[in-house]
Amino acid sequence: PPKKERGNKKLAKEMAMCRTVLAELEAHDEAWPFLLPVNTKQFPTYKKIIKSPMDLSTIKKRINEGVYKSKDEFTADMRIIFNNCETFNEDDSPVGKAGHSMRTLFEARWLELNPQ
Ligand SMILES: Cc1ncccc1N[C@@H](C)c1cnc2ccsc2c1
Repeated sequence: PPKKERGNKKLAKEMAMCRTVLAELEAHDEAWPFLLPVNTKQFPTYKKIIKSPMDLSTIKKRINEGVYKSKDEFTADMRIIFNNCETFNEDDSPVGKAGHSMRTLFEARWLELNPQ
């Protein structure tokens, strides 16, 4: 089949995998801090400190709207969530701890589905 068709099939498979991992993270007990964009009325300094806000609902929207051109763009947005969390939250805070465990869960699951 033509290159473009092959590429679209490859991307569709990659996005299906991204959807699977996203759904698993969303279902996790410690996902609550990351499900929706941080409310900047509740956390007024957040906008100033965090230059690229990201959350699981935004990633889901981007998958469904066809924004990602590769699985690497998906993983880059996922890692922004966890890096933002480390920037803003103390490691021993509830949100900080949730960020570390969710990052560990994500990276382990991603490796399972993407053996290097
Ligand atoms: C991931 C993150 N980073 C920095 C600030 C907030 C958040 N998450 C929000 C949902 C959040 C996190 N924690 C609480 C505690 C009471 S409301 C609320 C909302």
